Amino acid sequence: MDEIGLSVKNLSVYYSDRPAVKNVSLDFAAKQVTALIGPSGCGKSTFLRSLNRMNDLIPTSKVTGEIWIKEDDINSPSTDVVSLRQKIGMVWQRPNPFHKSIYENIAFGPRYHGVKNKKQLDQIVEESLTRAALWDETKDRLHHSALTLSGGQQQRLCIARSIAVQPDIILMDEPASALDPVSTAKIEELIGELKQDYCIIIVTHNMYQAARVSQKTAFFLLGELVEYDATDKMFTNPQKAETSDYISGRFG
Ligand SMILES: Nc1ncnc2c1ncn2[C@@H]1O[C@H](COP(=O)(O)OP(=O)(O)OP(=O)(O)O)[C@@H](O)[C@H]1O
Repeated sequence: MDEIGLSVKNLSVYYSDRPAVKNVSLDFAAKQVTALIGPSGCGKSTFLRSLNRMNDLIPTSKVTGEIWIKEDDINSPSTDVVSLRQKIGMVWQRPNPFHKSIYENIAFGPRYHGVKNKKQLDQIVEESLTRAALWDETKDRLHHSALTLSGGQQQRLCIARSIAVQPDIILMDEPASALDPVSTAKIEELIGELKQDYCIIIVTHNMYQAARVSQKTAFFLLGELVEYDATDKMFTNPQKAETSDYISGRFG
């Protein structure tokens, strides 16, 4: 059995008592990429957001069940949400850099978490940008606004920003859907590199992308987890008719 990065038990999420995620249990492997797929409205983003308590920000939403990261239950009232989001980073569909310099986008998180030493911050900035395959493109313009970067570069900056605080897990909600094919290929390549160190959970509408980047795939339908398996098995020999229909493009 692979090492577990995150364990979800009987998770349900409601909006004003209407269930959007229904009693989902699954273990995410550490150092692997898991793709969450399914038709629009099946609850993928809701499920993903609940993994680092982003759903707390939606007043009508209610979450039940357990999400374990090592010995900690994320949904426990005693969980410190700020340090939780340090352990579980998030990359959104549209790049959302801070309106600050490239350097400050990366340094912000570590500084917030207590790193004050300039040399140490410089090192974190360089390492994070290098890991996100962005150092060469930015090393001569670190103090320029992050908004001067292209969309694809901004998305890699957002990935670098999440890496800078040393997370265990990175959640990605369709991270390449707003990008051109070249930038998408760079993001996919980067995901392939990052999985050596992180548990990555990615929502994608793109079946080819799921097949290219992930080792495991979870298929959701109407808020339920229909099938969860190794990606190559899921795409060549799915066990459920609904999965087969979705993957072959018969609906969704
Ligand atoms: N903030 C919200 N308030 C109320 N209902 C919501 C909210 N966000 C999502 N929903 C509902 O929850 C269900 C699941 O939505 P969710 O966005 O999680 O699905 P999804 O599979 O990610 O869809 P998509 O692929 O289109 O992004 C849908 O019926 C949606 O209308």
